[in-house]
Amino acid sequence: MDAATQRLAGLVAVAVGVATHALYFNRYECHMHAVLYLNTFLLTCVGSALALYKGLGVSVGGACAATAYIASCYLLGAYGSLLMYRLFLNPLNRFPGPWPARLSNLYFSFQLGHSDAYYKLQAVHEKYGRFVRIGSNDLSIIDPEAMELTYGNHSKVTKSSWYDNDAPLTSMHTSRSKALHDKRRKVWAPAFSDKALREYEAKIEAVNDRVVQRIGEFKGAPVNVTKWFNLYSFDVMGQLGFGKDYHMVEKGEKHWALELLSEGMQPLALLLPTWLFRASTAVPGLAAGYSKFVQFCVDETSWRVENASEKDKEGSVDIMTSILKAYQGVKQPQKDSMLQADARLIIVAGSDTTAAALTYLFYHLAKDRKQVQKLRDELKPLTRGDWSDKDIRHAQHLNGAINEALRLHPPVPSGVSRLTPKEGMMVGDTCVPGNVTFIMPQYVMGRDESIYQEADSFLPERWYSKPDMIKHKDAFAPFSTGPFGCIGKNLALIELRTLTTRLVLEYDVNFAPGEDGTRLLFNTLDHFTVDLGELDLVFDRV
Ligand code: HEM
Repeated sequence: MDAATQRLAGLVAVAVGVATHALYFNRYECHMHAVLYLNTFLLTCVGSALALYKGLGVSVGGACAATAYIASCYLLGAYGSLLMYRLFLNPLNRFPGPWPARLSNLYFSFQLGHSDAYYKLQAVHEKYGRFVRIGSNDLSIIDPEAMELTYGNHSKVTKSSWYDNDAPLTSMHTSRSKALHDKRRKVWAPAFSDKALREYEAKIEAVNDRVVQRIGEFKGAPVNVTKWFNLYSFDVMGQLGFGKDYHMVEKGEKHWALELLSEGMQPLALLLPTWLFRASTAVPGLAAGYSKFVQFCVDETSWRVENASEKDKEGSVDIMTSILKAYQGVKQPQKDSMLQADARLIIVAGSDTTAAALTYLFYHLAKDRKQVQKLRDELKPLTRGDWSDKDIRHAQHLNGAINEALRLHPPVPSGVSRLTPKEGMMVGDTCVPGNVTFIMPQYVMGRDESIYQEADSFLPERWYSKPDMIKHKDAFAPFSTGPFGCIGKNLALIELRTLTTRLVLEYDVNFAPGEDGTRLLFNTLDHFTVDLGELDLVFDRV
């Protein structure tokens, strides 16, 4: 190939690069096909080199050099166009934030080596204000006015590409289609009706009994509550999800699947762009732990389906009982990928979250010793004789304490990822452009002085006798709200209220010698839900 032809080919390649970015990559969601694009690019390079060698008789070295030159020109065009757009044309450029975040989401991902996105988000909001640019097309927003617009029943906001991380494995939770989500939510709904919750209570009570007894066996020696509340919540979800008893509290040991769950969630801590997350988890071996956890969920689903008639005979009701009703007449429903994904959802959504709420609540009860006495004074008169959740449901200080734990330490601390409608949205007098990915980190909002008075203090009274201490009620949504909000909220609250009541009625709670909560506060990993740092408490029988 002569020099003039090569120059012309280079110019055409640059133009094609610019066009593919401007007309395709910059307009459409492309995160699902990263591996395909890479393969197509590589194959095109190999094809061109062969064509030059075989078709035009260019030497092997010459064909490779010419192909490398043209490929580089193409990449120069595509990435040049991308950089120009991100630096000068993107409408998000008027939002404050660290400037390298304009160029790539990887800037923020690189800050997350300690898996502490919620702390990093708090720092950028302190520096830049309510709207912060954290990626090329990403904002973090802590304005309470955005709550209804984002989560309300009539919201036009949708789920972002984050929910495609595992696609095509799609659960109710990761479904981005509102129609599919709503249809599936109807299938789930009976499993969380008042009637179903009443039936679950006996099972929760039995696991509460076990934990209270096991904690008593420590006889005042330090108890690693991070571990024990984790075992508790997993045992409860085994029973309520699949009617299966993992006996983790009895054995005092984590099931291997629980270890794999933490390992498998860890890649989410980096808030990688979806295309990169999908490409890296496609590399054989990199997601081995998570794949094993997924297989565990598939096996548990099969076990539950195969034991369905036995469970029905026992009259045992669990979450799967309701979901499987949608599969009547279907042969081998366990092979349905949505059922498998939903089985995983039961475990992931229901266990880590509740364990986190309990652990942080008991951290605050140990830190402020008046709290246990206040709870006991409130709860004793409500729990004479046989009692159940309905007797304590309206206990104001108890509910206030739970809300404070969820406000100060939301179990989904960095929020859920959403996409603005294509016409954009007005948050107060700020116009957020269309098709922008954003989060509203509950951790940061929970500690914002413009939303809560004395925001860093644990004050259950703000939820009943001191309402002025909450300036924007809407801002509190640890379970999220609206059509995609947590379906397990009432179930979680039953667990939190009943176990807390049992423990504070029977034990005084203090930090173990040498404990001050530092490990819990600073070693906790934020990977959408949280993997908690350890906390040792001492429970002395009253
Ligand atoms: C303190 C405990 C809990 C907290 C803080 C919590 C928080 C949340 C949040 C923030 C979401 C929204 C996720 C998103 O939009 O991406 C959610 C969804 C969900 N949660 Fe919970 N959760 C808790 C307990 C539970 C329990 C016990 C269950 C029972 C299985 C459960 C089941 C679910 C399910 C199935 C969804 C998906 C709902 C949907 O997509 O319609 N959660 N949860």
